[in-house]
Amino acid sequence: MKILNVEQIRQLDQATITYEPIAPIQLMERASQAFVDWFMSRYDAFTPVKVFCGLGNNGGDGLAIARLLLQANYIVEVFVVRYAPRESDDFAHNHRRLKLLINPHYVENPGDMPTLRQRDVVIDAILGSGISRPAEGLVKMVIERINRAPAQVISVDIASGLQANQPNQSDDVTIWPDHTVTFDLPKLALLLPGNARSVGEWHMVDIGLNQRFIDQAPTPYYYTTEAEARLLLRRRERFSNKGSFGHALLLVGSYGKIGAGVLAAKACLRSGVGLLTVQTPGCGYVVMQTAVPEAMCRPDVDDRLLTGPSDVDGPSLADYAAIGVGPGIGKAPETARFLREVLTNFSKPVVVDADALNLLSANKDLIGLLPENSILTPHPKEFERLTQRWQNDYDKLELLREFAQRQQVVVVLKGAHTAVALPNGEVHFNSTGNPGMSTGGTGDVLTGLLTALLAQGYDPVEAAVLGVFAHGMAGDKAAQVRGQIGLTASDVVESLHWAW
Ligand SMILES: NC(=O)C1=CN([C@@H]2O[C@H](COP(=O)(O)OP(=O)(O)OC[C@H]3O[C@@H](n4cnc5c(N)ncnc54)[C@H](OP(=O)(O)O)[C@@H]3O)[C@@H](O)[C@H]2O)[C@@H](O)CC1
Ligand SMILES: [K+]
Repeated sequence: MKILNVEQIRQLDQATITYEPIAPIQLMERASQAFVDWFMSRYDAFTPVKVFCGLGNNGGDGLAIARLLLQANYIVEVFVVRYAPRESDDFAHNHRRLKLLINPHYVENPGDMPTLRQRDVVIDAILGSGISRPAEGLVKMVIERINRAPAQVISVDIASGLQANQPNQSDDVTIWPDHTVTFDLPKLALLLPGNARSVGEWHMVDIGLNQRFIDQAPTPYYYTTEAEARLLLRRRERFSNKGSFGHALLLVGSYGKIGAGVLAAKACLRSGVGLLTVQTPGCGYVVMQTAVPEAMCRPDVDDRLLTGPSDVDGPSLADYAAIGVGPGIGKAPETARFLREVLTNFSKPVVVDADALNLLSANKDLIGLLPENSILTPHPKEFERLTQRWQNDYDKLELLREFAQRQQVVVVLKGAHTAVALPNGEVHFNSTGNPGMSTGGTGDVLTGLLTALLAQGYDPVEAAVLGVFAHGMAGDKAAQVRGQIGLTASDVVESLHWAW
């Protein structure tokens, strides 16, 4: 699904109005009804609802929402924040209609603010995607008062004060909602970690905007939906054998970190690989053979580190279908030498994670050896070591796109809404996963999983988008059983499920 910027959303609005055709006021009605349907599925009619409206179209939505809730017998009070003499036409229209039902309150100075209690639910329709400057004066005061109150807050379309696709200044005030209910398409701001407090949990409601316009609109930003991920998933042919799904090699572990290798190996096997060989330091041999009997194991001649040679024969490096390197390997110079050898002798895409990324950062010339379309899976700190510090999330996104394009690699920047940057400059944000997955080992699981997809012949771009989605989905499934707090990386492996 595409993520469009504010200007494109405005044009999309216009395209819908022109080509459907539909009157602007009816489009507002449709958006408000979609919000109300979402609201009524979660809150009953005994909920005291307080709707705060600005004077633009977001405020117009708020007035229409208030009317629709009143008609559904909800207890609703409306507060119009009169910060300017102007109001939009659709605001004025809905203002007139609402006044046939109730008299709104007008907030013109701090004394007009009501007391907000814990059981109140505030609907924030003060400012929407049309903001052109930071909230100040009366609007700022209202936002701060709402944020300080114990009431639940739900933002219409986007939290008031939050910019939809550009950075806010650190001292800008925005609503801190519990939920954001956004219309039709996700906005970039909703996906960025720095905005967590200004977004809350977000939800998308369909208001039927013009699909032809969306299809043609250029954008580097996408959001991976379940339907899209499903299209990438391949079925297994009936007449197939283990040779059809590739032989993968995982280079993992060091003394004290063999578990990372075990997790990667298990995830690789649970993700459809035909054959798996795991190379670990000598000390990992018995562990691996015991914990993962399905995998073959090549013990390194070094007992504690990965250095390359093994006294167990196996195919030469170049003959593996895919290689994944990094989980638990440490940063020893011997391991760096081995990594150099791997990158020099293997021409197919590799999956590079964890300490292998740190070795790339410490030996930047290794970056140039990465086979084209390799998949790098840094968390933000690892990505910063690979590149540089950034000022804000937008800056980080630009660095990410630039790195993926320049090096012609896929970069999976891990976090809430993991961002998958492609060699063509696109960024695909993931829609699955939960905070329970911020626990040791889940990254190792992703490495094994992605290596399995590459070994099966998936295109690296598709492997990354699909793999990140499936990994998050497994985390979500595990959280349903265990709850987020008790979730472990092993639970994620056991919850991997490739039929949806
Ligand atoms: N597109 C869609 O799909 C649909 C969109 N819909 C809805 O429309 C919303 C966008 O509406 P919008 O463009 O009227 O913007 P919105 O944010 O309500 O008001 C901005 C107004 O406030 C002003 N202003 C700006 N910054 C300010 C500040 N800091 N402090 C104070 N004032 C400030 C600015 O005027 P200015 O002073 O700049 O002339 C402008 O008049 C969108 O979020 C969604 O809810 C649905 O109804 C239908 C489908
Ligand atoms: K809002």
